[in-house]
Amino acid sequence: MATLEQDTVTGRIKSIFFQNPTNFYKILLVEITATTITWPEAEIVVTGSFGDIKEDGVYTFVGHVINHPKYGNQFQADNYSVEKPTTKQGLVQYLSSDKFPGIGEKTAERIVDSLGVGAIDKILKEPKVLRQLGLNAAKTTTLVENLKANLGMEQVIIGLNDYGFSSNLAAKIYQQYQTDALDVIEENPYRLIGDIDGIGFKRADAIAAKLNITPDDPMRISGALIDTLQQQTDGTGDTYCQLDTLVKQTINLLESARNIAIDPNLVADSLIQLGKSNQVIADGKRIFPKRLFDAENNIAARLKRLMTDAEAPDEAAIKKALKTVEKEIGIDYDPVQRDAILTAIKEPFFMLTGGPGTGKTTVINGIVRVYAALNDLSLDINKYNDETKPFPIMLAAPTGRASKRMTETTGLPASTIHRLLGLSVDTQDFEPKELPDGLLIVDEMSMVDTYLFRTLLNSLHADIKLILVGDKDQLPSVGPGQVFADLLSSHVLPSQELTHIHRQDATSSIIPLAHAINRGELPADLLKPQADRSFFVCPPEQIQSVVAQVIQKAQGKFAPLAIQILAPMYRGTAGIDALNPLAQSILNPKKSERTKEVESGDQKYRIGDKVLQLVNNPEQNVFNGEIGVIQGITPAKQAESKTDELTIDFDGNELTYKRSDWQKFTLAYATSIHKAQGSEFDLVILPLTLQSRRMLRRNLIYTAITRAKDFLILVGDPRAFELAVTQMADNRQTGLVEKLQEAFGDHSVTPPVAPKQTPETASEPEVEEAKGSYQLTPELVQTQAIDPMIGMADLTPAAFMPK
Ligand SMILES: Nc1ncnc2c1ncn2[C@@H]1O[C@H](COP(=O)(O)OP(=O)(O)OP(=O)(O)O)[C@@H](O)[C@H]1O
Repeated sequence: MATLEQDTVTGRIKSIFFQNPTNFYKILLVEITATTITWPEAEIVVTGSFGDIKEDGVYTFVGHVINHPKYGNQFQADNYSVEKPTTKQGLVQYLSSDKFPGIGEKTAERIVDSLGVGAIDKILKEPKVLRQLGLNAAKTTTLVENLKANLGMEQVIIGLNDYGFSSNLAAKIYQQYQTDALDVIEENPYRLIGDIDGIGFKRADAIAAKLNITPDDPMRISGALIDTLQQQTDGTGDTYCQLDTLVKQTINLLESARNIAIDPNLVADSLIQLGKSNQVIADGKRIFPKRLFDAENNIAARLKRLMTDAEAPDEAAIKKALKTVEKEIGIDYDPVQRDAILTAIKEPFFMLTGGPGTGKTTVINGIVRVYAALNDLSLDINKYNDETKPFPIMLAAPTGRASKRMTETTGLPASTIHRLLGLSVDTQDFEPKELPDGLLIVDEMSMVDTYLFRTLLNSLHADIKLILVGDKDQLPSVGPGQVFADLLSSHVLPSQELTHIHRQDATSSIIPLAHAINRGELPADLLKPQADRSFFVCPPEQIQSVVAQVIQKAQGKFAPLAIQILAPMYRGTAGIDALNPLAQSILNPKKSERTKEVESGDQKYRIGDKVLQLVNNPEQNVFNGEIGVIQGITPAKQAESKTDELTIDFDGNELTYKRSDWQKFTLAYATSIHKAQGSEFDLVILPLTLQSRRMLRRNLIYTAITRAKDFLILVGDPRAFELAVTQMADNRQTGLVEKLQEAFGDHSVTPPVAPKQTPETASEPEVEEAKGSYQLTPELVQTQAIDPMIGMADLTPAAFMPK
């Protein structure tokens, strides 16, 4: 925002050093013609958010001199203007120039005589002023359009700068409304809430206050309703909001933003209007954002259609093929698994859920082989190629890592869902390509949100066979909904749950622990060191020291990427923000003064650092939650973009990030459990304290523990683990189950009744011991808490040896 004491620099643009293609940020070299600052040189570097700056153009910049740590003094502009002619003669010359075809000197004179030297601003602000001059419609249009083209963008950017929007937001606003941006904002600033990602009610309301929009204006009230609904659904993952919560929160927002009482009736009236204009959907006392309501409806309708068009293959043929497959791969499927394969082949749609080691991958392999046998397809990937003859069975997962794991476990090509659908942006309003018919298997389904699933279903061929696989007890998707859990609990679609643990590894105690936690139990041996897991009890202030010691011992025995700290919170002594630099200082220290290092916010990056991608970027095939390694650091001086650059390798996919994009990743030695979904690590270190008690839920630690492939180190307060297993996850409020049940009506299928399975027979002795007998005594916590090395002494060297 412009402040009172600001300096100006007027000058000619000698060169544009840098322009960010995604926003308006630019770095310019300006030859000074006039300025209020004391500047020893003829040229100055000016930075800021500018529209269509032209080399050789003359501009005036308003701002102040700042001292850049690297580049010294430069001028940071908050505002700028194109030097427009300021004399009558100059203006007449300008308007009659060939920039404005059809406007001759006479007309130009008439305009300037009547509107004065501020004519351009007046015309741009209110084109109607030309009417009083008797200009015909054609001339008026040419003049206004050309002025807009030449100066309109600048006007908009200046206007947006005046409202205090950053370069990124200004770019988004301009992209949305083009030269109408300021008109839209002046007419109804609350439109920004729904239209522009990153603008909420408070921001829009501050603008509205400047524009003298009253606190009880209906635009203001509906703006607050939309914002509250969006915040509620985004924040909770729910797909609707209860009426009374919505009204209460909206009133809070309206009252706190301007410190004034609001009549609840006004909010109710506004809500009715929003319903009438179809911006929100009211279903009884549940209020849905329209987009989510439509997405859920769409999912139910598509699944219904998928289920109706089916023609079941002959059961005897399936059974015969399955027998052959069992022989081929040397597996005796258990009755539930066999049933799963049969139903999956018979039905056009099928869901498979189960905890770790229950045989989901083994069943997928069976389905693929039986399907291939019945359809006479070869599974030899060498017989296919990507372009002309793609592999006939499609395997996909929501993240790059999960799809890579799918390839590893099945030996078949798999891709991300985005890649499969050709999605190059995120999925809320996107038209995907249509997939061919055949078999599509989607793994890690618990991570798929309402929008992505809707998009996936809309791109399916009518004759496709769709199989969804996942673990319903894991954390739900980051985006709205709990699609997989809802599809399963609707009981209108064929599905099978696997509960019997097949992983026959006598030394593995992680899987039984995961299953026990999922049942809400902690095993009696929780604190006793096992060959593949240990628990180091310590108070919060010693977490860092214990984690550091574990990492030191593990270092060199595991690949750097294979050691992963997972934590529920960012802040606090056991939080991600503290553990990341700690792990970095051990695993990738600054070896000498010459070690290349760059800073960004609170973090330092060096070559070899493990980083985590924070946003989806389907265009470059890298997704939220993926882990990469910094391969190169290019200082601004050597970089083409003239800003510092980092090159990151995401599993063979090398991407370069300019400094302005560095907020898209972060250090990844420690990550949140949510971000680790879909990935597995050889060694997982899981520190928990009661500091994060508000976050602790059963599905959170279940998800964390199931990320550990070979070794699991639990650190901290056992009471935090105890609390976590007893706290069930908050069920998300969604409308999908109901919509599915409505769509399927009487035709609902009862889920196939599973032959009775005895859970966990494979590791019976451990499981028996594990059940419910865990007791935590206060003495245990206290005595162990004194020494962070407790437990370490018992650790067998084998615990840190990769298999
Ligand atoms: N019917 C069976 N008979 C013998 N072994 C089996 C059977 N089913 C699965 N297994 C074995 O159990 C182990 C775990 O199976 P699988 O990897 O398919 O489970 P999963 O559910 O995919 O596990 P995760 O979710 O942990 O990846 C594998 O070694 C597999 O070969």
